[in-house]
Amino acid sequence: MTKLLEVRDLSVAFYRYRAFFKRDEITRLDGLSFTLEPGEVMAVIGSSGAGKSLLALALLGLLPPNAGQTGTIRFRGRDMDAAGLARLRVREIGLVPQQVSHLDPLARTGAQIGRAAARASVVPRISERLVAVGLQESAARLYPHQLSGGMARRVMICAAELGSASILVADEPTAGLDPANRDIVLSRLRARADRGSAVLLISHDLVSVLPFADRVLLLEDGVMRGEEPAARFSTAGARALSDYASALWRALPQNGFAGHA
Ligand SMILES: Nc1ncnc2c1ncn2[C@@H]1O[C@H](COP(=O)(O)OP(=O)(O)OP(=O)(O)O)[C@@H](O)[C@H]1O
Ligand code: NI
Repeated sequence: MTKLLEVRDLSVAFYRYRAFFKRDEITRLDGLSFTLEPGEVMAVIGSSGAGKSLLALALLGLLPPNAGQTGTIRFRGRDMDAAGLARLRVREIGLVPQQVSHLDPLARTGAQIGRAAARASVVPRISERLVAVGLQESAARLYPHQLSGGMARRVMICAAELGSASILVADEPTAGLDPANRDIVLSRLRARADRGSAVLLISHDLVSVLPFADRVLLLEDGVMRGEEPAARFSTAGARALSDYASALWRALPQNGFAGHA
C-alpha cells in the first residue's frame, strides 16, 4: 500500500564556514524514519533543541540554505525534493508555524485569514472561524501587534486549517495557550484527522497531547528514541514501552516522580 507520507533516514546538517574555506558540519537530525497515514495524529515530542521544528521545515521544503538534507521524503509514493515539497505547500501539506512572526505585521487578522482562504480557494467565513478557536469576532480588526501570543497563535491555526491539505504539520500549536484554549486547539486537530487528514503534532508537552494522539515519536538531540502507540502511555500499558519512553513516562510528576521521594 502506498503511504501518504514516508520518511526514510532523514538527516539534516548545518554547514558553518571557517577561515581558509574550511567547513564544519553539525548534524541536527540524524536518520529519522516514520510513516504517516490519513486519519492519524502523530505527536512529535522532544525538548527544546531536539530538532522538532527542523523536521517540520524539512517536510515543507523550508529548510534554510545553509542546511544540507539527506534521506528520502515520499508523498503518496513519490520522492520529493525541497522544490517538490514547496509545490505541495498549502494545498497538500499545511503548516502551523512555531513563530507567530509568520503573520504579516501590516495586515489585520481578518485580511490574513481572507488571504489564506483565497489561497486555499475556500469561502473566508472569518467571524465563524475566529469564534471556533475561542477568539472574538472583533479580533478580525486587530493587527498582529495588538494580539497576545496565544491569540496570534490561534489566528495562525485558523489560517492553516483552511482548505483540505491532506497533511497538517502543527509546530507547537498550543504554546502560550491556557489549558481550555489548548484543548480547543488539540480537539480541532484531532477532529481534522478524524475527517481524514494526517496531523503531525509537534510539542514538548507529552501529557497534554497524549489524549489527542494515536502515536508518539520521541526525539532527543536529533535522534529518534522511539515510536510508541499513545495508548501505551498509561498505567496499564507502560510496561510495553521502550526503555527511553518508559523513563520519560516515569519522570512525569503524576506518575510518582515528585522530586521529594
Ligand atoms: N538555521 C539554523 N542554523 C544553524 N542551526 C540551526 C538552525 N535552525 C536550527 N538549528 C539548530 O538545530 C537544532 C534543532 O533546532 P529546532 O528548532 O528544530 O529545535 P526544536 O526541537 O524545534 O526546539 P524548540 O522546542 O525550542 O522549538 C538546535 O540545536 C538549533 O540550534
Ligand atoms: Ni521548535
